Amino acid sequence: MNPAVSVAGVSAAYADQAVLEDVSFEVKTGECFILIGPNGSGKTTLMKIMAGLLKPVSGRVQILGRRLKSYGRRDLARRMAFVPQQVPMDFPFRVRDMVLFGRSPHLGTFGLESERDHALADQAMDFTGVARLADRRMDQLSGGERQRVFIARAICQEPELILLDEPTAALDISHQLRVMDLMEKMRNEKSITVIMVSHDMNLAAMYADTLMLLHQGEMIQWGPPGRVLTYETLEAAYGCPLLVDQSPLGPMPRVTPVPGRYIREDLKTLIS
Ligand SMILES: Nc1ncnc2c1ncn2[C@@H]1O[C@H](COP(=O)(O)OP(=O)(O)OP(=O)(O)O)[C@@H](O)[C@H]1O
Repeated sequence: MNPAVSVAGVSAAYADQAVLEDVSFEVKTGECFILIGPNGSGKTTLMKIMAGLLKPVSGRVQILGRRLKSYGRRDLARRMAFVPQQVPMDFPFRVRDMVLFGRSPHLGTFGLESERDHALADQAMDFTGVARLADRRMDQLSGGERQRVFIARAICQEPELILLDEPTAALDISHQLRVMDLMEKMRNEKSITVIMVSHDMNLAAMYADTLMLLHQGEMIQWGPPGRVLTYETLEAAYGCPLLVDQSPLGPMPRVTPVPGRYIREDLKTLIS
């Protein structure tokens, strides 16, 4: 089976500042692939390249078996949805209409939504817990509510591949779990491939099939969570003390940041 995404030798720069250096990886169809890394390591840049919003300086990107370059906008939107990190604030639209926009790449010439389109929008709003906000205006929502509406819109798009840049950053813990469980369900039931960026290593450890760690524009480790979330790798990337042990929930790593007051600087050991 073709990989859902194949990135080969991608480098990127803003003006003359290099931000990604020869990055290569593949994402299998139906897997949950989570990108982690310190601030400024190039995660959003890589997501924008995969979403076709930014051109790499060099390298090749294939999406669902085709060169990314060969897709038209609408064509790509039928197969891939992208939820950006910063969702726009100033939309005067109502929540229901915003979610329905997810159907636009699938609509015919006159752009009329069918009953099925409305049913999909209702379902997506239910899934993300925004159904009660359906008639509210987007600019009257909280940050987390707005983020959930954008996730609902992406689900409503019925993509084969969904890219989410820090989808849980503004969400409370219950909605974080709900969004991650939903992505897992979409993957299990519909073989949808999920690629996301997260700063939450514990959520990533619990949900990812594959993790990729970026550091200063380079991939320094990738693979199952147990291979990437090791003390040595994380310390090299983040440069701060972290404890890594096993999650009480199962055979996946648990990462605990260690406040300075627990460290004896002279001995470089933990005070327990
Ligand atoms: N539009 C831009 N113009 C110039 N430099 C940019 C632009 N966007 C990002 N950068 C720079 O590129 C580098 C990578 O940024 P990017 O947003 O990809 O990082 P990130 O890993 O997603 O960070 P974060 O975890 O903070 O969201 C950073 O040094 C950033 O300052």
